[in-house]
Amino acid sequence: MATTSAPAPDRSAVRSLLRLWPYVRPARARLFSAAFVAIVASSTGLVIPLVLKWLVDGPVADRDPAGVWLGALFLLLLGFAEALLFGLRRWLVARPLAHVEASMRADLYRHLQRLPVSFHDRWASGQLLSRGIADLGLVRMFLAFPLTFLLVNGVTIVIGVIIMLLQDWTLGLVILGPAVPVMVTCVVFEKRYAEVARRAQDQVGDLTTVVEESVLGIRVIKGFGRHRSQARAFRDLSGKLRGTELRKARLLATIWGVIVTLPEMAIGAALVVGVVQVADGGLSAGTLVAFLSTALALRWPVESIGFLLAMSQEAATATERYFEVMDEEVEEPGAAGSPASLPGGGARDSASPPEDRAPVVAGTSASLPAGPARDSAFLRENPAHDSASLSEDRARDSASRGADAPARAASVVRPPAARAGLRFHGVTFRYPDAPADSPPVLQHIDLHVRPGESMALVGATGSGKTTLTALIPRLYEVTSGRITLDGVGVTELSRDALRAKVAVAFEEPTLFSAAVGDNVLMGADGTAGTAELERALAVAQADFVHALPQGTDTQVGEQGLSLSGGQRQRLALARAVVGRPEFLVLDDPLSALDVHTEAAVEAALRDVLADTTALIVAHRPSTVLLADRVALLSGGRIAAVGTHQELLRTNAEYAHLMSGEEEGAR
Ligand SMILES: Nc1ncnc2c1ncn2[C@@H]1O[C@H](COP(=O)(O)OP(=O)(O)OP(=O)(O)O)[C@@H](O)[C@H]1O
Repeated sequence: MATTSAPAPDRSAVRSLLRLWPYVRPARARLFSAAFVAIVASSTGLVIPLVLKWLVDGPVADRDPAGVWLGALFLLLLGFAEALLFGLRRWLVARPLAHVEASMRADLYRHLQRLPVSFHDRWASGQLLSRGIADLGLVRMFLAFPLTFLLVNGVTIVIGVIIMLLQDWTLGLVILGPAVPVMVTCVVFEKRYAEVARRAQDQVGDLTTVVEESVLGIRVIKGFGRHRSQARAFRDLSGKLRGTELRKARLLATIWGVIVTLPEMAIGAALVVGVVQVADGGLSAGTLVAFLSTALALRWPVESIGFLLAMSQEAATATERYFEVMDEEVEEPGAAGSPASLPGGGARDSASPPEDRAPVVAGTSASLPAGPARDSAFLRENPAHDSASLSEDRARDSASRGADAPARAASVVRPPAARAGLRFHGVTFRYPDAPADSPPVLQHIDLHVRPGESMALVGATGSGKTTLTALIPRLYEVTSGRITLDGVGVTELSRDALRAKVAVAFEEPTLFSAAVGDNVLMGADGTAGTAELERALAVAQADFVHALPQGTDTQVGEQGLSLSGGQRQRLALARAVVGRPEFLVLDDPLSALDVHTEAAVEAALRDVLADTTALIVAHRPSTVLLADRVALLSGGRIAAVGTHQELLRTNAEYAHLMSGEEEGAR
């Protein structure tokens, strides 16, 4: 997880900020115009002391009321022009900067969708959220204020100092006296502030993670009465963040103190020296007024440097944090093989970019050539299971369990020889973040699921079943070996083609904040409609959807929390089968269902499975019996393959696993 301990790369703030250029480029014309307008506005302010000098030495000294009125009018116009120009600057930058922030956020989101699952395993979601929201807000603020005003104030200070030196160079030198100590303080401050700003922003990420976990896990927290410990964890982290923010405030106070005090002392000294010079007759009163007015006009540009530097530093850290994610390598798209060129591959939605697709974990699926065999398989589905047909199903199931599985396998219409099914060739896998000396989760897996065959994958908890299924849609890359679909390596297929061929349903079903129907149709191409939706809902026995307030248009809440676990599982299953996938990977998809619903789903699934090559992770004999054969995963290897009955007879571990389940081992 990326947490507060994330190492900050040793990069200067300027170099970090320069990385924003590609995003700022389109807005450069407006930004430069805005900076120019601000410099003109600021310089207009510097003309005011010169008008004052003319007023004091001219009309005021000559007691000329008309001249005084003219001077006052001049001053008013200058003030008005200055305000107008600053307003224009704001108008110039507001829209393009909002666009910069939006496009950076869109890029981040797109990138996150394309990053491999192993990245998401490593990174806390709160860290990603804080980078996408708080950090990008800081970047926008930097582009709106410090970027322009560091330049504008710098130019204003230079022009002001030149004006003061031209008025009276000795007084000018007095004013310039604190410049060196102020600059040294700024350099020291920048370094220290960078460290603290980074720490604070990382801590915001950690805090976001805790809040997010608390909201998502509210049932567990309440169920186990963990609200106190959770509140303590939150308090500790927010206490840490508060400490860091206070340290930032102390640093800011120090630099602010130096930046304000030294120039003020210099102005005081210049006032004393100036008054003495006026008394000696070496300087006109108007020049002294103009000089002091210029010095006072420069107070804000000088004083603001402290917080402008602080904001810039925070923006540099935010940019660093943003690019830490953006620099992570995305999944390569796979071979360029077009979906259409693949055996049986659907050309689903191939024009749209992969990131616009449903996330693969949602169970994407395929548009298969709608051949007559496939259609008839789906037409055989019985969408309405009343209680009578349910008991019939169950009676048929119990009769068919075990003994007639091979017969059922034989009755499956064998697909053409060109299809070679799903094959693991000597596959070894170790999680990317696993310690180097730990044994691989999977070792030398050789497994063949024949075309049209359903194979159950059975193994003890933690034996690697989920891991093995995740390798097929390339959620993780195999460490060595090869996986082929109909003879074509999964790495040789483009990701689009792969995801068009394989549909996945996981044990923990994720639903998105959308209508129920949309959640299911995510698994199909854009052309799937009500008929496909109804068929998939029937297969998954998800008819409860029609009883929801708005039927398939009912919105399900965040992660589908308003539905029961079994209902969510059935929707995830419907999503997996809605696109009539060629290869179906089901990770214990019926675990949350009651026996009646499970039996009904199994009966309906059989029709789908008869025509699909499927790998089904199973813990219960009832799920195993959906399959033609069973593979036993043990110690990271395939220990045995056979029918349920064969393995029950010949493999003690398998017999133990199956009997243990009935005792509710899971
Ligand atoms: N993202 C990950 N990073 C590192 N190790 C992991 C990761 N996910 C799982 N593991 C480890 O891999 C092993 C296999 O896990 P996996 O989830 O595949 O088992 P499983 O057989 O599906 O278990 P279950 O039946 O409980 O679902 C476990 O030891 C687990 O700790």
